[in-house]
Amino acid sequence: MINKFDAIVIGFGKGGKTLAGDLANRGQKVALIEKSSQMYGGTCINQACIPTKVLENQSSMIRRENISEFNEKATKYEESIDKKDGLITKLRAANYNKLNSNENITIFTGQGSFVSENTVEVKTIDGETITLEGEKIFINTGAKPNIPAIKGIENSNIVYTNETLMKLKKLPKKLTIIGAGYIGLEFAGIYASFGSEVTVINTQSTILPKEDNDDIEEVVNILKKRNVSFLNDVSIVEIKEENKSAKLIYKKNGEEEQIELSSDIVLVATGRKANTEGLGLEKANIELDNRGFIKVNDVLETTTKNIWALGDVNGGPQFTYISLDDYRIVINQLFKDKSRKTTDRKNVVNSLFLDPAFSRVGLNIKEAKEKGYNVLVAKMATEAIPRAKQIGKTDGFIKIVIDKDSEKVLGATMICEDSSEMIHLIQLAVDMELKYTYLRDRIYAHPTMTEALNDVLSPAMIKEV
Ligand SMILES: Cc1cc2nc3c(=O)[nH]c(=O)nc-3n(C[C@H](O)[C@H](O)[C@H](O)COP(=O)(O)OP(=O)(O)OC[C@H]3O[C@@H](n4cnc5c(N)ncnc54)[C@H](O)[C@@H]3O)c2cc1C
Ligand SMILES: NC(=O)c1ccc[n+]([C@@H]2O[C@H](COP(=O)([O-])OP(=O)(O)OC[C@H]3O[C@@H](n4cnc5c(N)ncnc54)[C@H](O)[C@@H]3O)[C@@H](O)[C@H]2O)c1
Repeated sequence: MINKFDAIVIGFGKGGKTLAGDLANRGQKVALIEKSSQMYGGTCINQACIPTKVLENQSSMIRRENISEFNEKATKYEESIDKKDGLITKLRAANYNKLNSNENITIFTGQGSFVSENTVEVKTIDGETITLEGEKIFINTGAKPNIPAIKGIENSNIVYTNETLMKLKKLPKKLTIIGAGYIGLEFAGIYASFGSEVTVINTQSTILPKEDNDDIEEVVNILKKRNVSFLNDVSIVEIKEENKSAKLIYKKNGEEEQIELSSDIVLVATGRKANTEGLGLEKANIELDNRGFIKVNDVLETTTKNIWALGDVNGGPQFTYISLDDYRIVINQLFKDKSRKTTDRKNVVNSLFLDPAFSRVGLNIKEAKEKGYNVLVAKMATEAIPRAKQIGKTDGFIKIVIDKDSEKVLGATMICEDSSEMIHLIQLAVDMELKYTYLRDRIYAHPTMTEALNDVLSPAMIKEV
């Protein structure tokens, strides 16, 4: 029997679940397919944003306790993993129940794959095969860790990804992290704060190569204070398991000498690739781009009519809020004025959740100069902010980039407590093309981190660069 639906959503990610709920509330019959009962709610809830931020918060509290015994830290780590698991179990159930209670939604738990341009087969976890027909099909299958071709990396007991590491209840004494991007740096901060000795292996000459030098230095300093070591400009030769621990063999700066680094385990954090395996895209004539992501146009249509791709799988920026915005674009195109496109996204905020977070919006100094602006920079150390002193979190700085000629705010970097919240105020200013004096002259509550905008934007703090 073929089950007919107005819409089929493959993948229970941010964009897909929000779209499924919205379509159902508009009276459409929706099939939502999720391959794992452990993944209702998607990657963000189960394996990514939420669990890492629970651990970031826990580890920061534990670091401040200045515990000297490793065993005590290891116990606290194990408790934190339990706490994280408790929360995501609740969120997963809440996500499932919310959509399952909608009479217009049927959730199928199993692997979805295309049979044709309008038909999808689900191999359920109970071993059944169910065939679904949909007028419209939305792919929201996310991404998975990209494992580089390094000798010894596959099928190893000592090599972990973000997914498997957060299941490990035993705190590693020594952790080697390959990759110095978002995952590598966030995990370095988390595990160093819990008490692991962390080394970040970076094949590039610096971490965060697109950022200004002072931003990079500050992030490195914050992590170095937690005894994180950085090995930049290395090429990895091999990973070996010896006596149940890891040995990473690398070369420095193209030199011939091979150096060995020992640790308990290795985390691989080298980007994420599209989750398209087993989707049968070829049966629906859906093409991939040259990076292996599903090819979409600026309104997220794939190369096949009536099939869309949302979230990480379409090769856009890999953030939960981008997947949510993909949902907005699809709804706008289907039911509203068709004005929304991926190309109209303005100044998207990013926050790297260290303690404190490193948050960015708009242009940094490097980018503003490359675009030909005469650049003014307003910069102030976090330790000068009363709120920061009061809570004892004084690392970092606030830096606002201004166009000298128009006095408009071009962007900001904030490395301080609450920066992941404050950055949205700057986002608004950049989006609205406000002059910096507008932010400077507002009345802000005291004592808050935001009130620093009164001071950082005062004449004494602004310099031409
Ligand atoms: C460690 C880590 C930390 C992160 N932290 C942040 C953060 O703090 N903030 C942020 O904004 N972003 C963060 N991200 C990125 C964010 O998690 C992703 O961008 C986001 O989850 C992508 O969501 P999505 O909508 O593309 O789909 P996903 O949430 O990835 O959902 C895809 C779903 O599809 C299912 N699926 C796959 N194939 C099939 C199939 N064939 N049939 C049925 N189901 C299938 C999967 O099981 C999964 O549940 C982080 C990522 C990682 C890895
Ligand atoms: N706070 C957040 O919003 C947050 C947190 C974590 C992850 N994320 C998202 O998840 C995505 C994936 O994170 P990520 O850290 O895996 O990717 P990334 O692209 O941020 O960083 C990848 C790192 O791996 C290195 N690398 C790539 N290929 C390599 C190879 N073959 N050998 C050695 N090193 C290699 C790169 O030089 C880089 O340092 C991020 O881009 C981001 O969009 C977001």
